[in-house]
Amino acid sequence: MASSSPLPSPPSLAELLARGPLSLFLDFDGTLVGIAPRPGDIHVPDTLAGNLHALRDRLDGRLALVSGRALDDLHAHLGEVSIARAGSHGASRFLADGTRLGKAPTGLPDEAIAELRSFADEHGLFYETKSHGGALHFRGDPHKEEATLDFASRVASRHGLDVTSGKSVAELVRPGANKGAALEAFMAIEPFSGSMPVFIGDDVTDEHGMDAAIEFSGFGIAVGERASKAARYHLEDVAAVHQWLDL
Ligand SMILES: O=P(O)(O)OC[C@H]1O[C@H](O[C@H]2O[C@H](CO)[C@@H](O)[C@H](O)[C@H]2O)[C@H](O)[C@@H](O)[C@@H]1O
Repeated sequence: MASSSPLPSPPSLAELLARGPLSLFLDFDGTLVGIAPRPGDIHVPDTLAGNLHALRDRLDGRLALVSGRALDDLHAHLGEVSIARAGSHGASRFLADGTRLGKAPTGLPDEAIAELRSFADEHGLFYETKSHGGALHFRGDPHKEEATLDFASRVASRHGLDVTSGKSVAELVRPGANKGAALEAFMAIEPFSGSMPVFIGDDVTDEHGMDAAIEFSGFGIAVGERASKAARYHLEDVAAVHQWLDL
């Protein structure tokens, strides 16, 4: 099958590990698990958490999950993990042992949540309640993309928030919540510091993580059909990611 990207495949993980200490930062939806019609519909293989713990050990702890999902949601799907992780687009960060890294993020103002909910009701969209954000999903009605992004921008500017747009979703977050900031926070501490970071992701929100990896002399690997500006390499789909990671 022809590749959907002009980017080459990455060197094998074994080859990269032979060059020196390596950290892996992994996105979740679209990278470790396939995209589903709704956030709650994803299929998470029973073996995924165990295999990620084995990967953590292979990397001497230098593995972090960096998701747009809130961490309680991630745990509900994956189970509790003893792996460094950042949820809510990188805003809420924990070390593998469960210690919080940095400050706890705050949720959205009630008024902004009410506005998002009422837009979703009015337009028949799915509103995802999140601990540190709020997401309007238009996967069920792609024609609503422009109106949704426009509405999200207006609510964001009224309340001093940022909009992150991903795959069929517009989400409001507190300013500064992005995956690049999470990678920087992990790279400042053991066991990540001094290693070469590799960020793997499929969505536009992962570009921040890849840009940050480049700042630390690492690189990004884009997954799937979306054209990435920041990535150096490409993997075709979730199955190819699992194969590359030996999951
Ligand atoms: O950064 P990620 O871990 O990839 O999370 C990004 C968003 O993932 C979820 O939404 C996406 O996946 C859903 C399930 O496949 C899909 O229905 C939706 O269209 C996608 O946008 C999650 O619901 C969001 O909260 C995350 O921000």
